[in-house]
Amino acid sequence: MKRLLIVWHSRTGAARQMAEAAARGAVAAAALLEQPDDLAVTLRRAADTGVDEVLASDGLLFCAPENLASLSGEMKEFFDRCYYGALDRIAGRPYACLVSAGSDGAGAARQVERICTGWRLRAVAPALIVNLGAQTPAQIAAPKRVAPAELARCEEAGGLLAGLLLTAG
Ligand SMILES: Cc1cc2nc3c(=O)[nH]c(=O)nc-3n(C[C@H](O)[C@H](O)[C@H](O)COP(=O)(O)O)c2cc1C
Repeated sequence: MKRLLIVWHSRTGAARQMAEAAARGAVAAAALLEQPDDLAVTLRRAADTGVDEVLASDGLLFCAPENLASLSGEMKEFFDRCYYGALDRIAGRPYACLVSAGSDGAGAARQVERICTGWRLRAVAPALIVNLGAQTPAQIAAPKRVAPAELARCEEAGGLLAGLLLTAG
């Protein structure tokens, strides 16, 4: 049994939809590979995720918004809480990163990449950034709806991770 842990934070819904899409994609990939029972996908909010779950995973997907040019606070707090407990214990595991953003997202993606480099995780693809076009205070505060085409890309990211886990032996 391979375990894919999807850690997410979302304030207005975009990253949550993206994380759920990634989970769907992972489950679909396992079905396509005719190994539906060989993959356990766990979707866990960052605030509820502990280092034990990180250690127990075979692959990881991180999904969160960019806030003030960096990772959202809740997601960063997850990394702060788990970083040293997992250091040197998860090297080589595959990961993917999804970022929801108003108009940029690069700062948050870079931050996740640096943290995962420290953990010596292996990126399965470049970070996927979904821009929602929110820039005014009202747009920022509004509930978000991620377009189907963007959700399909998130599903692909989850599917890629699942495929790698299930074919890695
Ligand atoms: C306090 C705050 C700061 C933000 N800063 C940025 C930013 O630096 N760059 C950016 O592209 N979007 C920024 N945004 C926009 C969010 O990333 C965007 O609304 C995203 O869709 C939120 O994701 P969520 O719906 O998963 O919470 C900011 C939003 C908030 C609330």
